[in-house]
Amino acid sequence: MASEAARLAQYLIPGTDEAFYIPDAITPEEEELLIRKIQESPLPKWKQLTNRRRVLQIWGGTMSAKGVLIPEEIPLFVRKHPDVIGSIRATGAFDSSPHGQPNHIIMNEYLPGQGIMPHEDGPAYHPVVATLSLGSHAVFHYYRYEPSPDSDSATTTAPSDTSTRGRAIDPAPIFSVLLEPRSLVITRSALYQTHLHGIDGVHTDFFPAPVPSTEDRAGGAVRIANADLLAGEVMRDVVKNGGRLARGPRYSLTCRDVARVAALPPVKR
Ligand SMILES: O=C(O)CCC(=O)C(=O)O
Ligand SMILES: [Fe+2]
Repeated sequence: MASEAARLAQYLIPGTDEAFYIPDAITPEEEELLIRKIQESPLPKWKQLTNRRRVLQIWGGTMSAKGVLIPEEIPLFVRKHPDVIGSIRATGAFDSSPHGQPNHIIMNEYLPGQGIMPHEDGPAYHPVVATLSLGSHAVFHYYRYEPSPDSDSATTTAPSDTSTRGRAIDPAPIFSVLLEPRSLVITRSALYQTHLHGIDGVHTDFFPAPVPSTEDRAGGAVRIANADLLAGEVMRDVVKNGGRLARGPRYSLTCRDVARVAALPPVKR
């Protein structure tokens, strides 16, 4: 059997050592089925974060205040057809995680114009995360903290209620990844533990022409680190030659392994 490293190596995002991009991880039919199942989920399954329109579902259980998972079954439609958990396990990325595969999924819904602020995911999870994108592309930015917490006023500061604890963040991403629908992005270790990630809340993503003009940069155009790993012709072209991509509704499945799982009480008969 090929080693974990060998299996994943072909998907390494150039310029990084712990980020991998796997295009077409599921088929368009599987994508359609997953989106339908998500949309059909009964209302009590949906949660809304305070002050945000973005809504989400949590599969696999809830986390206690101490970071222990109170487990619940992950819905069958992500375990059987398609077997998202199995596909992630097959990448080898979770080989050294406590359960060898994800046991917890956050499903986020983003309408065009919605994003997620730069954040860290916190210590309760084993430091590997796999995110499956459905329905639309998004541009995922990875950020680093400023070396000194009180340096330079040109930095952005995250709100103190996030895991960033108000530390200053370098506003220029260290790299950005275009997430195509049906793709998996996997990040591990230092990138996961000491960096932040986020998605801008925009309706359209802009990509610079090969030699980015000052105007491109001022307009928020970004360079994409996984350009050579993209599967879609339109996406490849826009990233290579410059252009724009309008966002549609996107569903993302952020899959992780929670190390500590509470034992369930025995079922009463
Ligand atoms: O939706 C995404 O792709 C990212 C979500 C995320 O970072 C999170 O839920 O922690
Ligand atoms: Fe996150």
